[in-house]
Amino acid sequence: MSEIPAAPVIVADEPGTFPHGVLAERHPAILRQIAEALPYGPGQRRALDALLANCTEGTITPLPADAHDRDRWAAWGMDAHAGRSWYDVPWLWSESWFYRQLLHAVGYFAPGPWQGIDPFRPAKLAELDAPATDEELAALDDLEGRPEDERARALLHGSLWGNRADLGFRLSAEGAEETTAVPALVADDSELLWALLDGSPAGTLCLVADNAGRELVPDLLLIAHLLAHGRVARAVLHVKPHPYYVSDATTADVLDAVHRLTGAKGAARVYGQGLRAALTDGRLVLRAHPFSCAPLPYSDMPDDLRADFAAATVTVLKGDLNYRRLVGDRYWPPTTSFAGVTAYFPGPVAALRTLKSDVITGLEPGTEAALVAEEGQRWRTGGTHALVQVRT
Ligand SMILES: O=P(O)(O)OC[C@H]1O[C@](O)(CO)[C@@H](O)[C@@H]1O
Repeated sequence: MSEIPAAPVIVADEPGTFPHGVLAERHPAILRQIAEALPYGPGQRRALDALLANCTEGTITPLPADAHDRDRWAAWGMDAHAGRSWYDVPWLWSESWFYRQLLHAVGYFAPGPWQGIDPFRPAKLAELDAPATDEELAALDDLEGRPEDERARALLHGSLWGNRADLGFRLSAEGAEETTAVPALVADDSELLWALLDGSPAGTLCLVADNAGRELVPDLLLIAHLLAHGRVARAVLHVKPHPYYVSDATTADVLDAVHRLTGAKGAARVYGQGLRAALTDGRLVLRAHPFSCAPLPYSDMPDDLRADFAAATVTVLKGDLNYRRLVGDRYWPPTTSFAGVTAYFPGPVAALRTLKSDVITGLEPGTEAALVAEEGQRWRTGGTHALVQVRT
């Protein structure tokens, strides 16, 4: 049992707070965006309008008895939250509920022509096809010829900062400015991570992906490099079983990203070919566990997922949402021990995250003071700072 006193769970009930803004402004913006992006029919549009009213002014209404995942959601707290405002249940829970309801509205789960059609796919593909992605891939050619560890570090950096590129975040973070007075990395345990990934012996890397497109591409490049240089023998890439948090990566997004790489020129193409080969021969394995879309912290993970992580040399969790789920979506004092709050995790664990929500642990007292002096509380949510935290 952890000896750290529990901190308050984040709830979005206070106007003016970041979580409240996500429910009151970002979710409606996402609904408008997908209604514009795809030619949904009248029934789907009515369902999206009903969701807009329900998520801003209504209450949690349990899934119908015949919903394929009703039992799962019941186990995840749905019946306990029934009848309550979206603003009064844990924020982590109401955000996940939003994506479950959105997919229902567009017919994602129902047998029929729209089954399995990702409402966020147009935005994901636009990002993958953007000139900025070409520039990032071309930069790989400049890395060729550099020492292996220098390349590895550059790819880790790309994977870390790729987390800024999530499409939901960009809906409300335009114009976020970098500051120079405090370091961009608020915690950096990357040497501990490299010690775990030194290839002696070469074990298994679990990487819990976050966003598709310009985050997933550098994640895949990092995996390809670690496999190609014997730093790991095998990689397990956890993706989402269905579209989630706008741009979260699914299996289809992995295939699109690998296709993008194999269709590129120069070094990018070689990375793509390596990834294809690794998928084909089983050195790179995909998982799409239902718990990856659960509205709960990882401390509640089921036994099969626990066993997967326990077998890894290290599990790397990407992104802000995974961080919230790893440490618990709570208002922790920022100097709370990261090792303490992740003590339950069944093996070495690393978080690679840009800061896009209030949750933070593991800061040195001086770091927190410098951040607050420079920016007030803006550093927590602006996406301009990042961290690499490791518990061995
Ligand atoms: O893509 P990421 O890094 O997981 O970030 C998703 C983020 O979106 C938000 O939930 C807001 O919708 C963040 O606070 C959050 O954690």
